[in-house]
Amino acid sequence: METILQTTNLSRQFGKKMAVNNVNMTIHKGDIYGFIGKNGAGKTTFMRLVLGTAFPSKGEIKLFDGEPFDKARRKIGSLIEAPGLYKNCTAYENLKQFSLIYGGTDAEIKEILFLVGLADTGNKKAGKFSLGMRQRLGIAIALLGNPEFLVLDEPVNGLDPAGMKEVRDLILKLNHEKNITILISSHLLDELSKIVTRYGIINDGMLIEEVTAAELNERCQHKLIFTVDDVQKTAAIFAETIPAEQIRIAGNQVILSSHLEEAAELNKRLVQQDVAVNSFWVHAEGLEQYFMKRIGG
Ligand SMILES: Nc1ncnc2c1ncn2[C@@H]1O[C@H](COP(=O)(O)OP(=O)(O)OP(=O)(O)O)[C@@H](O)[C@H]1O
Repeated sequence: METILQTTNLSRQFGKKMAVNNVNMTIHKGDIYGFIGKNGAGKTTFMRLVLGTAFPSKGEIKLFDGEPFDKARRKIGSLIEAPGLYKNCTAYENLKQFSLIYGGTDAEIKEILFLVGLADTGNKKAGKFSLGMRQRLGIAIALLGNPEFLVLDEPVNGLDPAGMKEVRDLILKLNHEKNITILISSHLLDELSKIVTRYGIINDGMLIEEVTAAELNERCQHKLIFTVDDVQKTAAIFAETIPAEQIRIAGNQVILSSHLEEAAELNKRLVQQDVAVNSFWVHAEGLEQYFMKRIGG
């Protein structure tokens, strides 16, 4: 599998502060990589290192399976914080201006405008755009030069639900239709979870976990918890109909990771066999909860 980005012990220090601390991150072609962390965790600094607008104190960055940096960086588009737009210019005029720096023919500009859903904004000036439209114009600028890898820093920050959906749909389209690999940072985990294929969780400069969306969903699965007087007997009763790997004992609780819909029936069986059930309930750990637990928040 082609590796788009691989960092080894990537670090950036400001005074005594390790803003990015020995980060080993791997992004494969086709990933929508969600970079999650609280404010100040080091996301922007990390992205700047990757883009070459900040320099590492230590460590290595490998792009596109080790292509030389000058060539590799031309294949990256980015939107870091709010896009610097020409407020008195239309979407087309903005792209025309930025194409002088990043390249892009007139035909390409028109295609990009269509792609980001700004083709019919006509004479409307960017200063009059909604925040969502401005973000999409920012992404449009990042798309000049046909990048294979997009780095987006908090692109949905401050957007209303409709604006978030517009940006989300655009990101999915770029990934699915244009095969663009995406690194996207956010502190809005629930929002990210709608599009992300892999996550990297950063806390205090350190990448504390890389996990696929499927693994994370598995970990955040709902559980059925019974608090009983005899956990061994309860587990044995459950084992008659439930695979052993889905039954776990923790203290005075027996925890099931499946058969949640049979809660009442299972309770009845326990009571019939003289187990005292103090309580049973379904516990659902949300992505936000998982994230907060991992970063000790
Ligand atoms: N140029 C700088 N000089 C000194 N400290 C800096 C500089 N840039 C970032 N930092 C510090 O490094 C840490 C990481 O900041 P960074 O902006 O990368 O975090 P972040 O996760 O992107 O947060 P946010 O979501 O608030 O942008 C913070 O403590 C920040 O104060």
